Amino acid sequence: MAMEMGSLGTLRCTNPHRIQSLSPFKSVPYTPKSPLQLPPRFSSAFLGQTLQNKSLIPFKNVSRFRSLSPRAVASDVQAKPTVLVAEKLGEGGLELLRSEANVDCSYNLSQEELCTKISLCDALIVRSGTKVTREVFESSRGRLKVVGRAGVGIDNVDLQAATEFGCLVVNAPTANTVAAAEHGIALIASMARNVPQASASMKAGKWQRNKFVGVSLVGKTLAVMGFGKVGTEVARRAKGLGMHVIAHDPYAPADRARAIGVDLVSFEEAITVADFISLHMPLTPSTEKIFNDETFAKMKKGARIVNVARGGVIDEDALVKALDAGIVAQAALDVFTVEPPEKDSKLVNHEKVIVTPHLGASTMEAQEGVAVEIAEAVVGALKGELAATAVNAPMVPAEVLSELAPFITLAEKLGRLAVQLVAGGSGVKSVKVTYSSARAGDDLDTRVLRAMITKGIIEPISSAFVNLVNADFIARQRGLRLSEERILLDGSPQEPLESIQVQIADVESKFASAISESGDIKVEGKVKGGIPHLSKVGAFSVDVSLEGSVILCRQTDQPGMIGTVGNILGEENVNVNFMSVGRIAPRKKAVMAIGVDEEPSKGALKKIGDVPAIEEFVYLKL
Ligand SMILES: NC(=O)C1=CN([C@@H]2O[C@H](COP(=O)(O)OP(=O)(O)OC[C@H]3O[C@@H](n4cnc5c(N)ncnc54)[C@H](O)[C@@H]3O)[C@@H](O)[C@H]2O)C=CC1
Ligand SMILES: O=C(O)C(=O)COP(=O)(O)O
Repeated sequence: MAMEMGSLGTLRCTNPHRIQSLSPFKSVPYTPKSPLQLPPRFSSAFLGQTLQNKSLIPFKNVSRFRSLSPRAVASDVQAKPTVLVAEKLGEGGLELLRSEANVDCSYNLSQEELCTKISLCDALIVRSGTKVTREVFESSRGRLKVVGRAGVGIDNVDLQAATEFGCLVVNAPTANTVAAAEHGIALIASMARNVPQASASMKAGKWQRNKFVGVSLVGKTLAVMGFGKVGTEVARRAKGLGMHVIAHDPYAPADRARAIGVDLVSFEEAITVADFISLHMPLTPSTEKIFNDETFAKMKKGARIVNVARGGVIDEDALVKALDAGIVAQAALDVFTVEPPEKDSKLVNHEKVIVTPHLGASTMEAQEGVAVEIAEAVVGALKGELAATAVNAPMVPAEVLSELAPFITLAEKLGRLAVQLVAGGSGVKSVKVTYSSARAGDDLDTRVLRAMITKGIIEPISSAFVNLVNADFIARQRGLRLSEERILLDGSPQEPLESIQVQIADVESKFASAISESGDIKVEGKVKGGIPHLSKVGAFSVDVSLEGSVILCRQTDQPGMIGTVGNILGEENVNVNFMSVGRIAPRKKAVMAIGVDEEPSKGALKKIGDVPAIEEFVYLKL
């Protein structure tokens, strides 16, 4: 067990055998939780302030709606963010948006029009009909901070581009589940009984009772492909209709399926035994055209297919062939690879196919639901909260965030301090962060801390803005390797962390005393009484609260130094909020850390530098 006595008398016990390395860009599975309200300090420091710094309009309550036309942007309107609603949204959602933002409802925009408008918008709300491409993010020139998808599927949003541009993407994943499931059931039943064809025939003046004899559902096997929210609801309803339901989903827990009397089976088994196959998986690179010539060939002859998920999971040409060959008896499709499909689409016009124009989510109830769900998420995100439905940012439960709040501030400030200690031209490539904590490894989520340290390091030396969404991406892009290490302390874990240490390797420092024994720039901080403190610079232990800015001076320890520097600052009316001296031994080398509320003038800083006993000093803005 290593024991270290700081010169300010703090005793730290570290056990090197319990040090764990954390991978620098560890990805943690996303589990939707309750809506995340960032603690006030965090929200302004992290999202809100970032938005303001980078010319995003701060949030105020102005009730009057103004359109997005530049002439209409008066000063009160500028105080509110602007939300572009690009597809029809339920009234409840619009009302909520209008109470907090300037709302521009512009439907059916061409891609060019969208790209032009987007540079005036802080948020964009879409459904499935708008392609939010890389070009859209590029055209927003950094202003677009949130894309809200009023529904589930986000395959129409370029998530990679959103992340690169630091734009949060949120969706409304629950409010249309039942609507989609009901539509799936409606399609199964109407396909089996030829309802659309019979209706069209009758409206054409015919009475063809023999032509439209259908098949029964009771006792038939339904394979639900994708046992998520919609798939589960379809399964429940199908069981109520007397169908035997099986499901395939590589990621679904078997006990959830068993609980409603559904067996999870392999893909092969599902498609070979089912009479009806209902698709409910997302469109991803691994599900694209998963139903193709090969899979159709394996299906039970006369199988019937329903697709309320995404057109792209079916190879549409292969489906036409399978219908013509009689392998697939009928198909009921709500979604298509290209929407709307070509007018002369063989698939749409096939006599064995019934179609609806992507109506799965289109009930009054679902549209009101998704509108409110997405408006709440977008408004919250613009205020600096993290929506529980963010799809491209790590989610951290509210209670964890609240506990970490002062450490989040500390993390950013340590990053800012450390990078300002680097001598010009050194280039920052390798950063090591060490968290000392008595909490077990899986009880400390460091993703937000890592993002804030990255923000603190990168923002002072670049024009990039960094937030929780893009921190890892920007770090990688700039060639900054950030590794994390945990030191497990003995004792009871009251606080989530004892200290955070930031080390920058392979650089020169403009304040030589910041270089530690290992040759790296090293700063360490703690939280005391809820306030972040700097506790170590290089090999020197100090204690200064990180509330304003900091002056670090190295001197030979001697009486009167605090008074001399204090007087210079006092003459300038610069308020000193904290002062501490860390020294190797009495009358030997010492580092004095001075926390100041105001920025000292260049003259005052020169006077400090001219004090004969001061060997080097640096002024660090936080
Ligand atoms: N037609 C419409 O208007 C609507 C369509 N949808 C679409 O329905 C689909 C399902 O939506 P939700 O149930 O809300 O999503 P969900 O995320 O709750 O469920 C999707 C399920 O698919 C599973 N899955 C992933 N890859 C798979 C694979 N290769 N094979 C089998 N299963 C796989 C996942 O594990 C997950 O359980 C999505 O594509 C969504 O966009 C949803 C609502 C309305
Ligand atoms: O939520 C989904 O995934 C849907 O497909 C619904 O799409 P829509 O909002 O109706 O354009």
